[in-house]
Amino acid sequence: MGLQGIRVLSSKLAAQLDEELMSTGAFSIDQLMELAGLSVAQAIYRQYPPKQDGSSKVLVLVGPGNNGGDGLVASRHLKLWGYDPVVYYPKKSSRIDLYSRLVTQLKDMDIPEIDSVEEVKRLIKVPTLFELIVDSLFGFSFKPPVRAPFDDLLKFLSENHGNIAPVVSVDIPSGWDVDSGPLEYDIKPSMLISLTAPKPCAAKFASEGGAHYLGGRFISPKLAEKYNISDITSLYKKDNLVVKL
Ligand SMILES: NC(=O)C1=CN([C@@H]2O[C@H](COP(=O)(O)OP(=O)(O)OC[C@H]3O[C@@H](n4cnc5c(N)ncnc54)[C@H](O)[C@@H]3O)[C@@H](O)[C@H]2O)[C@H](O)CC1
Ligand SMILES: [K+]
Repeated sequence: MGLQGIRVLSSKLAAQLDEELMSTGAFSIDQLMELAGLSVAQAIYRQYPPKQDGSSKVLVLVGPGNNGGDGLVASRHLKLWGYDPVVYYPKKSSRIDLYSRLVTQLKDMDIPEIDSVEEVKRLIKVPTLFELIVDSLFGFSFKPPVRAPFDDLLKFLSENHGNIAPVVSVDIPSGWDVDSGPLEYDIKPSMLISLTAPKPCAAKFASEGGAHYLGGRFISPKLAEKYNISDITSLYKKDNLVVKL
């Protein structure tokens, strides 16, 4: 399997490209995050369509940075498309304005929040309660080792793999090194949605045969050329919001 020749973006270049999109590219973070989160929801809809009776419960694990923001945006779209999302967001970001608006939007849609990691773990263990677990804990700025309160949760997910709902990772399987792959905790996601371009660790995921999608497709051909990922912009034309790799 592998990535079939698709170019990847290292953690360093991914952060640089993100900065460039918002400076010379003139995008706002809200715009990028909305497109990223929308594509995450779209990929989930393709891979795991909701039951028609609205009973598809999805647990969304939200981290402290923009990867978490993608999860908040995706939750809103999933709810509109017939899922029943529940959010765990233990460390609210200091980027108060954007994140407090996203949280208000979720409250307005009656999307509940779970308060404690103990409750999250108890609910994850209830057989067939959740259909999916969305991992939007860490993205390309993760620097190991994992710190509290996320260490406990990632350890739990790793140890219970196989007995819990499938995990869908946003951009990076949380706990993995962005460039080299699994470290102390391996949450073994069933699905990965790479944003903008796959990061080097995605090759390890793809080699194990999970469902791999590319979303968050917002870079111009010029920028793609500059970052040596022009093959990605030709992939954009294969499908609209997300493409299965
Ligand atoms: N251009 C794009 O592709 C876009 C992608 N988006 C998403 O944003 C993330 C990257 O977001 P960023 O805020 O830079 O970082 P993270 O979410 O990865 O996490 C930073 C956050 O986590 C804390 N942290 C880091 N390491 C640890 C650790 N070992 N233990 C505990 N906490 C840790 C850190 O302090 C920060 O608070 C990208 O992957 C995409 O998902 C954008 O939405 C749109 C543009
Ligand atoms: K993640």
